[in-house]
Amino acid sequence: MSNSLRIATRKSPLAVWQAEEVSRRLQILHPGLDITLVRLSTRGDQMLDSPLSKIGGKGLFVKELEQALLENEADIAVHSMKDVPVSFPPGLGLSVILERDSPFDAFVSNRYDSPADMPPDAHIGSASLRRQAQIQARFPRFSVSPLRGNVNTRLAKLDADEFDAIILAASGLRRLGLGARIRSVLNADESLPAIGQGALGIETRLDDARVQSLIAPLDHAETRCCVSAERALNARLNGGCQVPIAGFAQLQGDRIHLRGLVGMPDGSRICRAEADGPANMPEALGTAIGEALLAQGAGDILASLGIAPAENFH
Ligand SMILES: NCc1[nH]cc(CCC(=O)O)c1CC(=O)O
Repeated sequence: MSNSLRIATRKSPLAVWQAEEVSRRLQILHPGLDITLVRLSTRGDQMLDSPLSKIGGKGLFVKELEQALLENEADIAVHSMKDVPVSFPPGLGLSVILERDSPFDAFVSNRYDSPADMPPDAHIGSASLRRQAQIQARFPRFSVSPLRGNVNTRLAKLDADEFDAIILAASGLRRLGLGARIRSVLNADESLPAIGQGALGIETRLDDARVQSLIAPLDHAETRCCVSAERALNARLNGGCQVPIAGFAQLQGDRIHLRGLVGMPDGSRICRAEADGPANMPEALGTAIGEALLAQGAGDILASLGIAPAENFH
């Protein structure tokens, strides 16, 4: 056991690619390490027919992986940071955040180059309330229908002409070798990304010193700083991956710049806030942007969707 490492992952092709990427990087650092993948099915994978926003509950894509860590059936779990709730079961935590790939959303279509290129009554596929709110705010006459499933399933539905276009994470498409399907990358003004989008995280048992030292070199301080600010914003708003909240931080020298957004899924209301702060205090900035969004009425939007903002403790 002492020279082996078991990586828990979801079974989807993207999740497996991400776990294998962590495995590849660890194998370079530790050539003698015996690495195996433990492939698990999560509730979020099983309930593919229900809209994510209706299934409810946080951690839909991570709970089963955390269970495997707690039961010592795996040593680390690789997650898309976008899917990781802000808190962890006792004894577990996020030990490593890898360098981020593109955080942006991608516009994918067989007919059009960009949203602005489409007819006013175009039909978009997306299950993300965050993507839906932003595209509807810019193009109120588009219709948006839910689209779930793994990346290949979603592309197959586009190719079967169920939609004029779909919106997916650029990082996920590129990891699967599907970057050529991207017709345009939506910038932060067009579609502010999800908290943590494009970054991978590694969850562990915090008392496992052997594993901590094996994976520590994969941590990327700049990405950790940005994702910490974004996650603090999410914590203040009590959000999860199923709610229309966006957050995107960038480092500029010793400053961090954070943009946040909360919108009604139909695009009828959008709250935006942005500010910068010292890079060594990302959580304070995230909380402040959360407060600024609440001051603009983000709490009413979230309450109308059945989400209560977190208590303010300061
Ligand atoms: N909720 C599914 C999910 N979780 C993470 C990614 C993309 C990869 C990433 O954010 O690193 C995706 C697919 C998508 O949004 O198109």
